[in-house]
Amino acid sequence: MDSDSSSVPPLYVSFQLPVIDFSDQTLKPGSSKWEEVKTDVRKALEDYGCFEASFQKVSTELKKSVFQAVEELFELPTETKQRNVSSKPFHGYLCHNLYQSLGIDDANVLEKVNDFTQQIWPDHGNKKIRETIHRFSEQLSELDMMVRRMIMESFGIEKYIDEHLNATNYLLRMMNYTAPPDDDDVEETKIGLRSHTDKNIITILHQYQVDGLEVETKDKKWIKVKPSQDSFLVMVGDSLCAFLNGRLSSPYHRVLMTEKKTRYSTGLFSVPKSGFIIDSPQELIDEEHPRIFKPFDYDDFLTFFHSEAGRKAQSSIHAFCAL
Ligand SMILES: O=C(O)CCC(=O)C(=O)O
Ligand SMILES: [Fe+2]
Repeated sequence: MDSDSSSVPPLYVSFQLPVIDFSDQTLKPGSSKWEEVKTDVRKALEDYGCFEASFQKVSTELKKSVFQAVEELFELPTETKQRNVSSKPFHGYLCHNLYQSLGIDDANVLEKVNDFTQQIWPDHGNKKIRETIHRFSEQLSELDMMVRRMIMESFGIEKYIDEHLNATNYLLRMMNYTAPPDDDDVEETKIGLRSHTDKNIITILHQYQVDGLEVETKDKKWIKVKPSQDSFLVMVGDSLCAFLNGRLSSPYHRVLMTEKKTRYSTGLFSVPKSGFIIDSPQELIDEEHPRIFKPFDYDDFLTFFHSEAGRKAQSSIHAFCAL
């Protein structure tokens, strides 16, 4: 990690997050490759709460088609995008300052993606975009499942894996960030998305061509994430942190629009199903690691997060359910 020798502490460090390859054909639970990758995942998440994943299963062509679809969607009139509504708060179309996003609940389920494309294009439903988004979400959800399986195995809590994998949905968010005003060099006007931690289990981000994502390290330095075109950023969310009794932390991250170009990104979020109680297993609680969080329902956590008290809290997961 580089450090600046001048008296003013550097705002950024020049650094590359760990890159972990998930493309090996022999990467199956129990194989030696699996054990090797699992060790790297655990280490990277302990150090940074995130890592870069190379995952060839999602082909370059598919990623290209996804971003063509994303571009096409954001070119639609605002009234059309506003038809993207969800029964869950903040899961539909959102728009503030430079940021806009569209959301699809259960994006790995074809009928659900169909509901979305029907909302947007009621007369034809756009088969091509529906299939592209569905295939992408379905393939990427495999990466989420592998990572979660590895994390739980590495903490010796494999008996909860199936229950956990069955208790989550996949939300796909497609994001568009408008280029900041030309003549302005004030950082505030370049903020695409303010510093936050994700509330869900695991997030898998992909930025297409235009950078901007930044992650904060434990010693409060910002890293500019510059993944290759082929890789994804895998990140711990607050719900996973709480489930693991704080053994892994969810990193703060933000989007800063330093390039004068429209930025597109996608995020696949594993989200606990309504009614599923997130509760740290006994195996992770002992004298050295007393219980930190009360068991909670994710929907209640989200409601709190969107309340005034939740928005004001330095860490909403701690404010909501720390003991
Ligand atoms: O656009 C990005 O790269 C980041 C998006 C993000 O952090 C979020 O949606 O929670
Ligand atoms: Fe985020």
